[in-house]
Amino acid sequence: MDKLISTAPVPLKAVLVALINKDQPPSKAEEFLDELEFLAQTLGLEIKGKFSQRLPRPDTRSFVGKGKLEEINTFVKAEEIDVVIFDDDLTPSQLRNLENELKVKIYDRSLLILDIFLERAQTSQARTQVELARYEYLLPRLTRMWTHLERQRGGTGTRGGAGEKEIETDRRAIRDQITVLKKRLEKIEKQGITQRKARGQLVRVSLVGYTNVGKSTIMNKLSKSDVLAENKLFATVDSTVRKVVINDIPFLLSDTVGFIRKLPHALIESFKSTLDEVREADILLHVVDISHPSFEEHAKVVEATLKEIGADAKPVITVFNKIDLIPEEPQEETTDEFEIQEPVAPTPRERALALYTEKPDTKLIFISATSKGDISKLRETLYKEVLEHHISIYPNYLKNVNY
Ligand SMILES: Nc1nc2c(ncn2[C@@H]2O[C@H](COP(=O)(O)OP(=O)(O)OP(=O)(O)O)[C@@H](O)[C@H]2O)c(=O)[nH]1
Ligand SMILES: [Mg+2]
Repeated sequence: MDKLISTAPVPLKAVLVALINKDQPPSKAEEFLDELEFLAQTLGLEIKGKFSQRLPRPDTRSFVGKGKLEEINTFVKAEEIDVVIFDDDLTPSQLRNLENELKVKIYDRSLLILDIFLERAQTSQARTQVELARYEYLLPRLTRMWTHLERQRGGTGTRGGAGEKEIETDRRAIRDQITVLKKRLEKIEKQGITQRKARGQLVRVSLVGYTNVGKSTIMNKLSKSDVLAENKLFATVDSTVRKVVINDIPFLLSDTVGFIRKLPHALIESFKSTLDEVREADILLHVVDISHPSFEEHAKVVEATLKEIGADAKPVITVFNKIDLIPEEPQEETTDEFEIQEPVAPTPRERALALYTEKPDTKLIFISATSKGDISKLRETLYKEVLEHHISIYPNYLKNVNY
């Protein structure tokens, strides 16, 4: 059964397709396609072309309009493309229609993310969660191209694939596998609860944020550990917990999976227990990559996801990271009184502050995780917050400290 999970070499040549609605500027399409490209590259695909279309809503039959589909088809044939990736989720019937039309493998955003997670997951819990989410995704979408035999034969070369009977056999096998995985997950989750209880009463801090913002880098700097940090989306899929001590106060710091816009719902569901670290945390460090042009949107995606998993009422320190990549703040200039001032676009810092004007209590800090001084600054800020929680757990703590 394992063969249903792609073990075949990943197809190489891909094209990307995204939609924008009537209110979005053309630059949005570019941004969506760039993010999709980053995801696709994470899986090792080579992007040969990008297509976008402005539509009020996806075409129910083929996601894009007829003319656009023809344009894509011509390109697919000419460039011998192996896979077409759509930026949104496709309905099972859209998937079938597109496969029939384009005769290549069709990926949508969810499947792409699921495959990345599958490749990255290391602990048995994360693997089981992703496998489960992937089977649940595949079940209603099994087509001739997504069958056991076809995949076993090795991916994209074979067209036509298996017949209805074999698809039905696969469907049954997937249902059985889903049952097995759910049971396995329940067992792992029970162990997790026991493990977390055994950690005792330490203050717990969780790093959260959009993918690729620098969570693992900060984790490594704060805990002097060695978590994989790289310029790829979803470098971290499992959660890692480390004990950190600042000025004699121990606490637990956890690094976890990054969030992204349009995270497949099945994945959020299945990752809920990995996200227990976040849900059970006392303090959240929300890391934002201030050098990204759309960091405001990313911060909102994270806040919405926190709400969805029920972790939105915790004290948060918002860490604007990567300030080394944004232009330095302009020095105040003395200008001629009569000179007409051009309206200037707000700087990233001003935009960051503007995000939180309505929540003046939010703690904000601007750092570059690559700067030693900034990490000390973050350590100080975190220490104050942790101390408060530590005292609430150990009211006698201050009495024992010699000043
Ligand atoms: N220039 C610069 N790069 C940074 C900084 N912090 C992190 N990076 C880089 O950003 C990339 C992503 O960092 P990670 O720590 O892997 O990010 P993450 O949030 O853990 O990402 P995922 O686990 O994929 O969600 C890496 O290439 C880091 O070296 C920073 O302050 N400045
Ligand atoms: Mg990471």
